[in-house]
Amino acid sequence: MRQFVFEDITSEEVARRTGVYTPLTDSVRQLLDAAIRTEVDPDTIRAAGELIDRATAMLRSAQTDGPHGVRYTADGTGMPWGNPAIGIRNAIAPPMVVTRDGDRLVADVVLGAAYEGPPGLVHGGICALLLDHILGEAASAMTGTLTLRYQRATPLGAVHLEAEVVATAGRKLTVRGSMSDADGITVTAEGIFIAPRLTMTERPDDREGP
Ligand SMILES: CCCCCCCCCCCC(=O)SCCNC(=O)CCNC(=O)[C@H](O)C(C)(C)COP(=O)(O)OP(=O)(O)OC[C@H]1O[C@@H](n2cnc3c(N)ncnc32)[C@H](O)[C@@H]1OP(=O)(O)O
Repeated sequence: MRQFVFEDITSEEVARRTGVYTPLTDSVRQLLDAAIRTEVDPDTIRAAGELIDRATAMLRSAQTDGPHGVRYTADGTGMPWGNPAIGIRNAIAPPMVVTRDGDRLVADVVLGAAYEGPPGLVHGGICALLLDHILGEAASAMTGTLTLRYQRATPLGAVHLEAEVVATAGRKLTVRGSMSDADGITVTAEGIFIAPRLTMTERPDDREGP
């Protein structure tokens, strides 16, 4: 298993990099939405595609060999920036911003056209992704089993997620959670999460951020 990577940078440097990458990811997210919803003519689509290819080449002129990885600083700040649920460098992520409310983790997120499954409704796999993530984060552990009950369809738009550890037995944690819209719960989730034996490593190379 690829290990968590320690990166020896200050909180100011984390904030600086966040300020650099977040607007780029927001732009890519807008691009995803525009690509789904545009009704411009084919010539305009071709011209836009060429511009996007040029931007992609600019970004690829210096990049990591593999994924971003999950990096941590000395004060425990996590940088899971490629994560598809919460990653600030991943335009696939809504992004979900998870906060603590007592014993529960909670998140509010708006799911637009990029998350559509049935017409006007959230794709069931997206519900699973977001619930897997928030339950996993509540446990700080790897998903062993995850059971979802889709009680009713989730309309695209604003959704609320919650997760809470309800039992612990050694490295096994039972976590429950839900997704809801303004009218109440749409999906409930229960999972067994296994806390792995992980060690942090020194940063394996000298890659610098921008
Ligand atoms: C990381 C920080 C993230 C922190 C940040 C959080 C980000 C959240 C991310 C979302 C979560 C994910 O998507 S995680 C990615 C998706 N999940 C995975 O890829 C997991 C793949 N599976 C594995 O890596 C492994 O099978 C593990 C880690 C689940 C278990 O392996 P292990 O650590 O060797 O455990 P093992 O000794 O076999 O078993 C320990 C105990 O757990 C039980 N057990 C083992 N597997 C399972 C299982 N699938 N379902 C139920 N129970 C199980 C055993 O019966 C045993 O119980 P007993 O005999 O002791 O009673």
